[in-house]
Amino acid sequence: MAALFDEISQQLDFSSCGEEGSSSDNSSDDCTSSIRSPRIHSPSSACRTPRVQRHRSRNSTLSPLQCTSPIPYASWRKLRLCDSPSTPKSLLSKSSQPSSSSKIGGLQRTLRFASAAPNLIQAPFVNVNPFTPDTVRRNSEQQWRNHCRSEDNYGRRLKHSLTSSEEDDEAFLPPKRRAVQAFMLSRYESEFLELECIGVGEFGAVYKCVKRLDGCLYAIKRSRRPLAGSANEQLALKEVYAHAVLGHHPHVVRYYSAWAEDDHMIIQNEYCDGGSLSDVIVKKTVQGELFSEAELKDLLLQVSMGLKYIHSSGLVHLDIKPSNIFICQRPSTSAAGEGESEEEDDRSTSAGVIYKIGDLGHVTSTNSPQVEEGDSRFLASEVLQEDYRHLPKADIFALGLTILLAAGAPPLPQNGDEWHSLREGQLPKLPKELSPPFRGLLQLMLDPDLMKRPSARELCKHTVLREERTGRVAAQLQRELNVEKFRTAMLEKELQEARQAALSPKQNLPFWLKLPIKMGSLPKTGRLVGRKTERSMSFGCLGYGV
Ligand SMILES: Nc1ncnc2c1ncn2[C@@H]1O[C@H](COP(=O)(O)OP(=O)(O)OP(=O)(O)O)[C@@H](O)[C@H]1O
Ligand SMILES: [Mg+2]
Repeated sequence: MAALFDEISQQLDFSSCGEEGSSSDNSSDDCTSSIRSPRIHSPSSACRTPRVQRHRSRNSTLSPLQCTSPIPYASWRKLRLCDSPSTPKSLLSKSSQPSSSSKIGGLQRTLRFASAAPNLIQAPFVNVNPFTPDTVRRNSEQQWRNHCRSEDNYGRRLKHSLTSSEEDDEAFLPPKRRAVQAFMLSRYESEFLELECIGVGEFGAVYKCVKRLDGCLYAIKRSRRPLAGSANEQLALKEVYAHAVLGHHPHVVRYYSAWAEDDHMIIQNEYCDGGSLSDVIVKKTVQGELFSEAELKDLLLQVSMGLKYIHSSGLVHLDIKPSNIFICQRPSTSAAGEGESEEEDDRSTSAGVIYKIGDLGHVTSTNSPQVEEGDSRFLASEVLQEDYRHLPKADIFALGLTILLAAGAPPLPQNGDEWHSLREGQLPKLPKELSPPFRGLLQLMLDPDLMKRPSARELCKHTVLREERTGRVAAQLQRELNVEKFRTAMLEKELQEARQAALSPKQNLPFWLKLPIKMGSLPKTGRLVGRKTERSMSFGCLGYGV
């Protein structure tokens, strides 16, 4: 079987851009690429300090002997020991625990077999999504059990129906034929046309693809290294579980599908045409531009809406940062039609920009958290101290720092004195001062006392953020009102003219002959009421300028 998978993996080599490169997006969260080397710091205080830049290290959990990936030992060691912001302590410690790797082995089989040619004779695997609400799970578990029983019987019957000669044929077929079969079964290649690589993260490379069937664009995330025998598999599943449970929300990147192929996890997500917030921050920095305060408030409000949704589903993100917030330039269908409350009404977003939370690889449930620390630069100190009682407030903390970066704050420290002072409530200096109420709100989001930090729900209702939106909505309504007033005035004028014509002595002439010349171009059958709506209008001609 191992030989078969080796062969398949050769056939399905996704050798396109970027996969061998190191992560490119972490550094941009601080709008710089020069902060990769860690500053190991021994704190004088009792408080813990991140030992290295801790972000995810989805790839670094196996001993070289266990590792089944083709990465040579030397490179593997580099991966494991690299001082990137992506070396979470929990993964490192897990790597030394044999028990966890045996668990992974079980899961690994699940994915590998599920990804190979579907084999009816094998027992059907159904993953249990740990984020599924209890009630839904209880109902579906019973259904799965019934279903498994019937599939088991079917498998047995099918096996019996195979003649011995068929089985012999299978055994003596050259391995090449299997590889060709597997190649033809590549769902990625048969269903999608890869256009370009749009990002490389710690976990995976992301490709912009067109789905051959529907012609729509998607972002396809593929784990960079094989999942087999690594803790990456659990993390990959975590991301899929979270997406599947979260469903649709205008401010969460939409998920379409996921599957394993060639021992790599592939996730099909909504394509966000504006890239990540991190990209925009870098671009603005290069151009010497800054987000306006109104734009910052809009960003905070939108991401808070996404977080409110995630938190209300009993989950926490735990890796909020600019490179995990994606932008849609156009009003997406999901944003236009799915607003459930006034909070989700996106018609009034500034310049039509919609922010969406993505990269759910660190999501965990609030009730029984299994914390995989995110990027240390955005890590709340209580999470570092393994106090997981109020995890949503860690997301709020990371969001506060994200907004400060968008406001032009210098790169965030990975550890050390600066790291601690940020967590003691000392905000960094900004190139342009914010208004006191807004600055006060950001200060609260970073409060060392997590109980003082506002919840996502509170942020969504906060007057400092709402007044901006309320102002925009009021302006929009005023514009619409002006248009309606203009229409009414035109109709009244026409009505008056029609009445006058009716009272004039030439009553036996058709009324349209009595109309002034400017109206003569109308069709003879033209209706009086409502016909004005077909005309082009010049706003402001009656003093209703907008
Ligand atoms: N849906 C999407 N639309 C557009 N671009 C995307 C999308 N998803 C990811 N990207 C691009 O790919 C990059 C990496 O994606 P993502 O954060 O999901 O991967 P990752 O490997 O989990 O990253 P990391 O672990 O470094 O945060 C993003 O920063 C972004 O530039
Ligand atoms: Mg990411």
